[in-house]
Amino acid sequence: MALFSSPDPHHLLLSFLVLLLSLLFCFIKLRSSKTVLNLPTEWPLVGMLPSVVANLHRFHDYTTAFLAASGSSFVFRGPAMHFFLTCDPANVRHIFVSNFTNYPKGEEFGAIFDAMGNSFFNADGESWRRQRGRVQHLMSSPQLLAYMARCCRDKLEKGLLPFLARMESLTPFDMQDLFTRFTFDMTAMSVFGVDPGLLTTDRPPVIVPDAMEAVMDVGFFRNMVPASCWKLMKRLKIGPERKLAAAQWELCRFVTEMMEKRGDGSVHMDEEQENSNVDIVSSYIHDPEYIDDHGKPNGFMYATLINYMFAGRDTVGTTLTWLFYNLIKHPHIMSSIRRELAPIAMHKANNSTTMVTFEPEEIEPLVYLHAALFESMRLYPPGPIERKMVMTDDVLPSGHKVQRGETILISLYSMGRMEGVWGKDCTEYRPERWVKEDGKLLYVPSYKFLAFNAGPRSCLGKHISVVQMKSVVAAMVWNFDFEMVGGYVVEPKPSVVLKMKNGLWAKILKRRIE
Ligand code: HEM
Repeated sequence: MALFSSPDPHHLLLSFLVLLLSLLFCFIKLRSSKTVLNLPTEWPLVGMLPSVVANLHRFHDYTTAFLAASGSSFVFRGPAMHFFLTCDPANVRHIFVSNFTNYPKGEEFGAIFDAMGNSFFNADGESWRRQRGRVQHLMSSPQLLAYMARCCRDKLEKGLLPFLARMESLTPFDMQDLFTRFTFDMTAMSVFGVDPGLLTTDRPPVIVPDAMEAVMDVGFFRNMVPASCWKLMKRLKIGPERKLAAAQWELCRFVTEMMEKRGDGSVHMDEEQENSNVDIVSSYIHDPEYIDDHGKPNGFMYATLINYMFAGRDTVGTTLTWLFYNLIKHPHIMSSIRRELAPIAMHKANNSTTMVTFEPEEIEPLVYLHAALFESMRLYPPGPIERKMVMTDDVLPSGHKVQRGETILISLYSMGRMEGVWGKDCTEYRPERWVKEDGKLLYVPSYKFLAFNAGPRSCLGKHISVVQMKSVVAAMVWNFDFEMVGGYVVEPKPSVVLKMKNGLWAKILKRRIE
């Protein structure tokens, strides 16, 4: 039988070549299909929308995967939608810094976040410039800064630490909920001079923070669907639009309540506060642009105060939650922070019953704590996406052409996870990358570390919030041990603010410091 006869060398060589070519073909096919898998499929009529919708639950990781596969920039085409998506620092520098005036937020941005009115978050051009000048002046007032620091300290010492002490070794609790309450009270105190009292042991319902979250969730939804679609839903008052309308009503009710509490003398002001009129609202209350003919706050005032609440609350609360997630997952980093705190803590009353807290001037120079904070914000920026509009046709440093009226989405979340930007270990939480050989903090340009925004629109609360967050983390890490509770997934929610979908459940123990 020919089949079992001795093989002809020509046949053998031919078979070997066929096998080799087949393997090569499979390898190439697998490689190319892996790349294609990471990119959204484009369908007739509906474009790439189905792929995005199918991956909406893991939107930030999904966009990171296809940005990595496409060299940091990508054109998204959907039905009546066209976005340029990028996380390339050279593009970011061009858009946010060098050609800032060609990339405003645009009218559609204002429509998407209509709950914020025409105040600084939504404004462009001259209106934004004027408002920013005013906020900048306010945020550099030593009285206001001292007052904001006092609000943080009060909430930490009289609210957060006693709350944690009472929770000790009891059932697990959600740290995200805790930080929501803490930052909400603290921000409302800075803005209105009123403590809404959400951080108490009876834990009242978080109605207003939930309304703020709804604004951000629906803002994300509006970004992801054709404008005509959400505008129709808004007119019909259905779906997420119904939820948003209720949230907007709740926010206005909250501002009215806070203003009434200020006005009716039910706010307890200490002597210093009364003499200096320092909270944020005090600097607007007599300005004709912000009050109506009867001296009552007008719509612009409402919008401005709501903007301040968003600026201070969501950002700080979200940052603290992800930072604790990273610290609990990396106990050696928590220990390194304690080692940095030890020489300061040594000089303080330190026994098992008193809580140790740290002064801002003690905390500011701490490099490792700072590095741990920024490293967490690199991987989990509280605002994971930015949106800009193109004023006139332009060519970006990546070589992509953008046209007037086009929308650009910038993924901060993805930028923190690009090998080309942060190296092969880009997905690892490693504060050491921020510390130079001489022990000083590494300077990273804001177009590469965009968490506080870059260029003329950069965050005006960066310095104060960094000091506040460092003080809170120092006190919590020094006084307590934390343990994460298993059995659920920690992942970001698809929203404009990077909150955790299922919260951060942990147990807590008072640290025994010998
Ligand atoms: C973790 C803390 C914070 C982070 C990560 C952060 C981040 C940002 C970002 C990304 C923007 C740009 C938003 C945009 O234009 O789309 C911004 C703007 C701003 N932030 Fe912050 N922020 C933080 C805390 C604060 C605090 C505590 C305040 C003060 C109450 C504040 C005040 C502002 C203001 C007034 C702007 C508007 C700047 C402008 O449009 O010109 N921020 N911030």
